Amino acid sequence: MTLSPAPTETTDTAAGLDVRDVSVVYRNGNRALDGATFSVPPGSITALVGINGSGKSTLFKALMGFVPLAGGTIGIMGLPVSEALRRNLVAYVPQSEEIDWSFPVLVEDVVMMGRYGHMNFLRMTRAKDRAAVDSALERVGMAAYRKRQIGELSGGQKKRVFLARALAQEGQVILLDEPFTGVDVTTEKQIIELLKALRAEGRVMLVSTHNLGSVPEFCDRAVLINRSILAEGPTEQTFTHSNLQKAFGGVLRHFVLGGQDLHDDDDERQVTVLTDDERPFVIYGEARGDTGKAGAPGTGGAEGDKR
Ligand SMILES: Nc1ncnc2c1ncn2[C@@H]1O[C@H](COP(=O)(O)OP(=O)(O)OP(=O)(O)O)[C@@H](O)[C@H]1O
Repeated sequence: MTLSPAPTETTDTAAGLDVRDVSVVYRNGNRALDGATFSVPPGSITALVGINGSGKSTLFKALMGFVPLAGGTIGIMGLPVSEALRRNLVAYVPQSEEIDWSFPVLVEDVVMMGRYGHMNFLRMTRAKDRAAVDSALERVGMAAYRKRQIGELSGGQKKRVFLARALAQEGQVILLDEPFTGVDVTTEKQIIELLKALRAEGRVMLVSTHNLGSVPEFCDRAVLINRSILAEGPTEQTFTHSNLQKAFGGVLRHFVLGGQDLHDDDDERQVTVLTDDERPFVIYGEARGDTGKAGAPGTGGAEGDKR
């Protein structure tokens, strides 16, 4: 694991996350991030949205100090990445595919891993660590499963255990890489409620998701990415039809209902459904033929079924 080089880091205190002009180039020469700039204030949830390969995971890796920056600066709660990591400020909930589920480990041990940064090098658990694990498992509703092997759980239960690990860590910045993939609607709602509670506690959350329909429901802000940042800011200003078209191009499934398909009368308004294969984003009330203009704030009202 390579840490971000110190000279490119910043001590800006203005934002929870402050990413400025960040570029990441992999060893094979692939420039996965190119001059990415955005900020995320404390007490907010920001969606990170983009097509496969647009650099979302790379951005998380940069925030976790796993890849060096080819340029730019990252500030986390006003600290350079290395210092924020040393202080255990950043918790990461990885994509399921990144985890070896055959590794024999109990649920409670996974959550205890969140406490490692608070322990000394002998990793002696104290009452405080056990209490943090108990409370985190309770909070995600997984206390009854604590003695189960992690590999025996369902996809949604595994996600909740990794969320519990982030809670036990007491991270102030929580990075969630596609937390809704493979989870049912009930678990999705539980996760969203938990994220809202964490927001109320003043934490900073960055959530990568292909679940477009849920973004306006719980994210205050959105960052649309395709190697560089296409749009960033409050959801109602950034999560618009034209910006989504920009971010996804022809990749996004796009349905427009209007005319006799939707109305019995001569109502001109249309319903536009944009989907990246997970829960769709629904835009009401765009006039016919007006697809290029920023849409009304999405309601996320369509209860799209899980895959
Ligand atoms: N270790 C690596 N070495 C070289 N290139 C890589 C490496 N990891 C990722 N890439 C490339 O960098 C680009 C961004 O990948 P990244 O995994 O960040 O995308 P993503 O937005 O997270 O995609 P997804 O939605 O599929 O998870 C892609 O072109 C990918 O092929």
